Amino acid sequence: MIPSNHVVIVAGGSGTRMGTDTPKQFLKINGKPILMHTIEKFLFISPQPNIVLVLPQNQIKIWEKLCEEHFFFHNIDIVAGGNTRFQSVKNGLSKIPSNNSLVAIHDGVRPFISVDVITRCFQTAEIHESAIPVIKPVESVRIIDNGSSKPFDRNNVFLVQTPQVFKSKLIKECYSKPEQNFFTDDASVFEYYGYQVTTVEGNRENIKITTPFDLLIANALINKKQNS
Ligand SMILES: Nc1ccn([C@@H]2O[C@H](COP(=O)(O)OP(=O)(O)OP(=O)(O)O)[C@@H](O)[C@H]2O)c(=O)n1
Ligand SMILES: C[C@](O)(CO)[C@H](O)COP(=O)(O)O
Repeated sequence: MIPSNHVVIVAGGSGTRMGTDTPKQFLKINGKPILMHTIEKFLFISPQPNIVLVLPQNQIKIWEKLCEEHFFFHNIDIVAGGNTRFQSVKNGLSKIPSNNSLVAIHDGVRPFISVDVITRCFQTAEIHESAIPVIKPVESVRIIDNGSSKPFDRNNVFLVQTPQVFKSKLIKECYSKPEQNFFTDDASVFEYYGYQVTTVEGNRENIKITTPFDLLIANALINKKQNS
């Protein structure tokens, strides 16, 4: 029997850069919390993955109230987050079996992930053991070298998104090892502990809502979708 796949949606952060009292994952776009828009994308994936949601411990009751208000009733396993994204992912992965299944790890604040990209990530990871979505920068790139900046060939640069999909037994093994302060995403953990990362094409609208400016973009994107 083929084991069912999983998604860990991390929404355990505090949104310092957004600077709002309400955690940014609960801010509304089009009248509904960002996090609900994100989760809904995974309800369209076939076969539907099991969903694990990571929230700050002190926000779990608030989320449950929001679910009642928005009649958002789905079979979702909720886990408390940690002080860093690494710790939150690790807590989420504790709910996933260590086997041949796939697990997608996705930021709760990326509601514009496309269903096509999620599917592509799962299909590629089935073959290559991992898949992460990336996009090419649309601007020129410079790097700092010895205190001064130098142009850098943008064809050699990708911007990395989520969901990042892995064989569950491999990523769980990596997350059982020590956290390093240079880990920025799950691919960096996977690679540091000896595995190869495969890239697939992401979608440009898949922004990570991080600052008030991103919220403006998110509102524009959702209105565009409604009018098209
Ligand atoms: N301890 C943490 C930190 C981050 N995240 C999640 O990881 C994703 C990407 O993180 P980021 O955008 O940095 O979110 P915050 O940590 O909330 O924001 P900031 O860094 O501005 O405080 C978000 O969905 C966030 O909720 C998490 O689950 N647990
Ligand atoms: C995981 C991530 O979204 C991939 O682009 C990104 O690395 C998260 O960065 P943050 O500084 O924790 O928001």
